[in-house]
Amino acid sequence: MATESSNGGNHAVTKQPPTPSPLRNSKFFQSNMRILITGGAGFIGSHLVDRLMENEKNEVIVADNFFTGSKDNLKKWIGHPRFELIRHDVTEPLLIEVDRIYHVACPASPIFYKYNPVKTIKTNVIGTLNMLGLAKRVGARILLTSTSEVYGDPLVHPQTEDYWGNVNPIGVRSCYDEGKRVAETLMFDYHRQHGIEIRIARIFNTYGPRMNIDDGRVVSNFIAQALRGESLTVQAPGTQTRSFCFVSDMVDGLMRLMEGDHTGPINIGNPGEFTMTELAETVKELVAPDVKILTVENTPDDPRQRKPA
Ligand SMILES: O=c1ccn([C@@H]2O[C@H](COP(=O)(O)OP(=O)(O)O[C@H]3OC[C@@H](O)[C@H](O)[C@H]3O)[C@@H](O)[C@H]2O)c(=O)[nH]1
Repeated sequence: MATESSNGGNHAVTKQPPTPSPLRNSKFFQSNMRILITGGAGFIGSHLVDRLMENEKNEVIVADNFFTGSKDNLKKWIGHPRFELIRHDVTEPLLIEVDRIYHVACPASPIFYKYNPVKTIKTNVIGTLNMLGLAKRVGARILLTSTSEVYGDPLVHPQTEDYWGNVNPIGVRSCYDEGKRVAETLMFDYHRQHGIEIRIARIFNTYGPRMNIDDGRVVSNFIAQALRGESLTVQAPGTQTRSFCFVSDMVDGLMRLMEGDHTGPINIGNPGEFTMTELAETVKELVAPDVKILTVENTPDDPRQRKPA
């Protein structure tokens, strides 16, 4: 994790954050922290729910449209008195009294975010506007899970938070990387103009339990292929690099960012950097030494290197 970035550090706040609704202090109201997690039925979101539910002072509300998330990920909490699950798409407004918003909702695997690109950009732009509107109305602190993809195909390596990126505005990944860039812009404009308390995390590649087996991302793909005895498909050239963060470390980082004083943007990821060929060799060795490693065609604009500074 890096220190205060020059991107976010030199802003002027024009207004104090609005005070929470008086209902928050009424005798009918419980004293718990109310936390909304958009996308809380997804991979990272559901692990965040698990951690937040460990604290008996927290009430957790999940809003999810179940496009890539699943109720299965939350089944141990359904019916719990401190837990609520709402089928809700963040592109529609949501008005509820909360103190914290973890705005995690968005398909994150390239195959899923490219599946309906117009919907992906609506989720990032309209979804973030709706959540900022809610944060403004109820005085909640809001954390956006942005992405290392805001650096595009980075010309600076490793990536520091003050690097502005090298992003194709009209490519097939743009619905996601440009969508998240606009989402970050909206966060800072609401912060400067309305005094909303914001936090921005730039998430690097994350893996762990509850990734869908058909998620399409490289770690789950290679492991699923090895378990089935199929060849591991390394997309050309295979020298492209990524850093992989285990999901529990990611969740730790998100919670520390939310409760700390740093607005971000802040990179959250692991410093270890691997080529995709190295990753395939490691999975082959650990899971199925007899499988082949195949080089297959890549998709456009695949970043050639990525690692948090
Ligand atoms: O079967 C595969 C899948 C992927 N790959 C390669 O593995 C690398 C990683 O690809 P992934 O699809 O796992 O993930 P990407 O790095 O493209 O995007 C990821 O980045 C950061 C997050 O914020 C995004 O949400 C996430 O999807 C790419 O270079 C890709 O070409 C393979 O070699 N074989």
